[in-house]
Amino acid sequence: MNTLLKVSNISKDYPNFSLNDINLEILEGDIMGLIGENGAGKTTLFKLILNLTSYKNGTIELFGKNYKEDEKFIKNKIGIVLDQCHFHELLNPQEIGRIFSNIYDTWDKKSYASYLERFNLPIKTKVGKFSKGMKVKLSFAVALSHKPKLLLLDEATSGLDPIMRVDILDTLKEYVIENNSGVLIATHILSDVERIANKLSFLHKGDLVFSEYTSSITKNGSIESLMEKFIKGEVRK
Ligand SMILES: Nc1ncnc2c1ncn2[C@@H]1O[C@H](COP(=O)(O)OP(=O)(O)OP(=O)(O)O)[C@@H](O)[C@H]1O
Repeated sequence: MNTLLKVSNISKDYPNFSLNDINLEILEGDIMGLIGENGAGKTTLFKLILNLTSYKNGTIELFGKNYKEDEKFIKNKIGIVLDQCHFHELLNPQEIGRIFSNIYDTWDKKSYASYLERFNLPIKTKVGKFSKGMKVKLSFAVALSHKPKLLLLDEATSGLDPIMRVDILDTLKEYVIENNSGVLIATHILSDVERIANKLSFLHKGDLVFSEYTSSITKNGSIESLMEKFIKGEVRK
């Protein structure tokens, strides 16, 4: 199994917050849940992985390369879904598909059409008329249709009803199996992690208190109870 993402000893300082010595690894086939309280540093970690902010020390490698070596190669292989929809409100899914087919060499027109159908998204309705859930589904349809090797999802399913969430999570799981890809999903919804993740990373006040296979965590109780123990200081990393 190839390594898709390797974060080694990364630290980042903001004036009132530090991310300290982060190490994590995502292999082909891995779905890693990233959990942590508000302000724990999840989005900061995503920004580092996406090369959107600088860091103090350490290294970040995606698909065996770093951004200095080949940023275009890396970005082509990443799919991103954030908690907000960034498509122009006046565009419809058909027009958005056309735009992305010009951006990504790997754009798969058939996959895009089938995701739009699966998610019941009308191809000629402007995004401005979509509900929040429809916008999230469209973001997933776009992110998956350029066949990324690694998907980065920051609070992407928050605000969705349970049925829509399950539909999207199951789509993701299928995608990972079919494409031998990987996912990093930051979320506050533990049941999402339990449903699809095989690895779990827990950030607490800028420290990565654990990053392990869920099977080794759930052996000793639920994820929630383990988090509580870390927060109370009953368990140390
Ligand atoms: N550009 C910035 N300048 C200064 N401080 C920042 C900046 N961006 C984030 N921070 C700080 O870094 C800390 C971590 O923020 P971050 O957004 O990474 O947390 P998070 O885990 O994603 O939180 P949430 O679950 O609420 O989205 C916060 O204290 C925040 O104020």
